[in-house]
Amino acid sequence: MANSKFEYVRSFEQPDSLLPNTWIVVRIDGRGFTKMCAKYEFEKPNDRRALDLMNAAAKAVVTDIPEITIAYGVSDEYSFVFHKSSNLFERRASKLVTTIVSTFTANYVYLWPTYFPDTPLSFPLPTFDGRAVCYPTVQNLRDYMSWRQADCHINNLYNTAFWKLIQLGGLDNKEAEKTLAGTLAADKNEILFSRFKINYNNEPEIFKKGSIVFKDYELAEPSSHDAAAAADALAEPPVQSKSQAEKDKKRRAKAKVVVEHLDIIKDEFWDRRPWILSGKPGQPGKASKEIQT
Ligand SMILES: Nc1nc2c(ncn2[C@@H]2O[C@H](COP(=O)(O)OP(=O)(O)OP(=O)(O)O)[C@@H](O)[C@H]2O)c(=O)[nH]1
Ligand SMILES: [Mg+2]
Ligand SMILES: [Mg+2]
Repeated sequence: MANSKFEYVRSFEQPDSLLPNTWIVVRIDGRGFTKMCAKYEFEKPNDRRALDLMNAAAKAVVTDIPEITIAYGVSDEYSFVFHKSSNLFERRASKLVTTIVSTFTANYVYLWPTYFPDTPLSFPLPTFDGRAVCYPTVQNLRDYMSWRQADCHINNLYNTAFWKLIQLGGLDNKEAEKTLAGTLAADKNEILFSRFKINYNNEPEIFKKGSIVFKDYELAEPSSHDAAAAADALAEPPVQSKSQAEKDKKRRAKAKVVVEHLDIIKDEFWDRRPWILSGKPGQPGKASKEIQT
């Protein structure tokens, strides 16, 4: 077909492919959720229904887009990680971000009545923004994930203490803020325990650790950091035979997508689930020690 005289406008489009061979993290975040949470009277500081809804929407995204290897959520945000070998949408940032944001938002709105049966949605509707960032090494990626989980812990300890001072201690916002000003984690633990007999360690894991969504294959034994495993993982992956690739694809399609509330800062989570970083489904017992690269 002959080009029309308008066709030249295509040349205005900018390429936005993300750097190859890097871990892509797409983080989405609720827009104006401080107001949204107030409007729908979310419980403070954590509304279990709201978190479960975020997790259900994230699970739908991970199920729908098999290239996502793991996702982590806290508060009104979720980070979705694409394996560094992923070539989805030729790694175009705008396609990746908008697909995640719209798939997540559509599921969030669709699933809302399941989690808030007595609170119909009305305007303004929940919306999310998104961004994509590339991390070149596994260490950078794990540091990113650790950063989000550490943030979850710091915020949750503060918010738990803050709201208990108000809800149980009868303080107003200013007084609670003043009480917590300059306190360290140990002080906040102590305030919770001495004033309200609350042991922070017994708070629900979902509040303390956030939520991790990933594909579950059989669990590997907590594994060796031995040199052989490390060298094995450091080596370039061998070119896969067609039948192996087919098998992997089938395994991936069959795997259960799960939501857990575990520590992702320590090695154990990663060592026990080597497929998350290796991208190869079902390699029980092989440690994913590519970490220093
Ligand atoms: N009450 C309540 N509030 C929540 C809950 N989860 C998230 N939020 C609120 O959501 C907000 C998330 O923070 P931000 O993403 O930084 O702020 P935002 O208002 O969404 O603003 P933008 O992201 O910049 O659009 C915080 O104010 C939280 O208090 C919850 O379970 N209960
Ligand atoms: Mg927000
Ligand atoms: Mg946020």
